[in-house]
Amino acid sequence: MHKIASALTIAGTDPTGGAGIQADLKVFQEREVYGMSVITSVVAQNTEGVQDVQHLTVDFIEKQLDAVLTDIPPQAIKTGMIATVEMMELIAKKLKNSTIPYVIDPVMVAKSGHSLMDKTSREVIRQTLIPLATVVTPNVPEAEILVGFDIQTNDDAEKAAKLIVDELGAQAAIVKGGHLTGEAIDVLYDGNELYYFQSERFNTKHTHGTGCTFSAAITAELAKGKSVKDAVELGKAYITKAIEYPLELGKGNGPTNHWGYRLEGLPAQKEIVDK
Ligand SMILES: Nc1ncnc2c1ncn2[C@@H]1O[C@H](COP(=O)(O)OP(=O)(O)OP(=O)(O)O)[C@@H](O)[C@H]1O
Ligand SMILES: Cc1ncc(COP(=O)(O)O)c(N)n1
Repeated sequence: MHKIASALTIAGTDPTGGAGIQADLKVFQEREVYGMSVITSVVAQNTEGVQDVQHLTVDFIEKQLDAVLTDIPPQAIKTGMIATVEMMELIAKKLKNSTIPYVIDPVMVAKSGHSLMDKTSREVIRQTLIPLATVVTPNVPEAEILVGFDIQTNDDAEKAAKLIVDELGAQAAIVKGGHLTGEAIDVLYDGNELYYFQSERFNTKHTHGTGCTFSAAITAELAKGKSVKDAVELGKAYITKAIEYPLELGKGNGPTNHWGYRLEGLPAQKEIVDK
């Protein structure tokens, strides 16, 4: 029998497949974990922006969660778009006593500028979900909301990552540098050490769903038993190649390329090849 780790994404949808649940499942498949999904909100969106959103009821989200968790317990879980306080409270209740690695991508605003989380929820996520996280993956605007100060430099990103761990209670936090200038530098704090993950910044408009892709790749590696640092290293390699080799799809900000990394491999795979 073929044994495989499984991972669950709890998030909103993107019918054009670039962000949310659809992006996450593509990453899980590519990284060879069995992908499962619980939908929180159905989003009418494409590479040009968000047209409309319908939230599922908390009752129905709970039914989906129970269907998965009582049948195929995942080895790692990620949450993306969790729009309302009631949804956050439900997920907190379900994951409170869990030991399953849990990645939070605190999706607040889509790249197109459309809000994907209501204002009260931005406060509540700090108290309900962040303390349960194995790793939180905010971009700069999201990290600024979580920590309450401006982030312009790597020093600011370090301070923010530390605050999310030391004061908000996550086990680790990585503040992503996609919204800054210069090299694309992400700063990870795992409660002990700070690590920098750096890549060239590619001059491309095809960055729809980069955060979803990155956090799903980290989740897939955690499901396979990797440490947070190793999972982030592989996740960074995956997202870098997914941005470097764009697919040129859509009229707006196109999706990431989930086959990009196959052109050059990921660090761990290169090591295996070298041996
Ligand atoms: N132009 C770029 N070139 C290289 N790496 C990039 C670029 N833009 C973003 N990244 C990297 O992509 C990852 C995701 O970061 P980003 O800040 O874009 O997330 P995000 O804003 O949450 O994404 P999204 O909201 O689109 O899902 C990080 O590792 C970041 O460094
Ligand atoms: C369902 C869902 N989740 C997350 C994002 C963020 O991605 P982006 O900021 O690239 O639009 C999105 N657009 N839709």
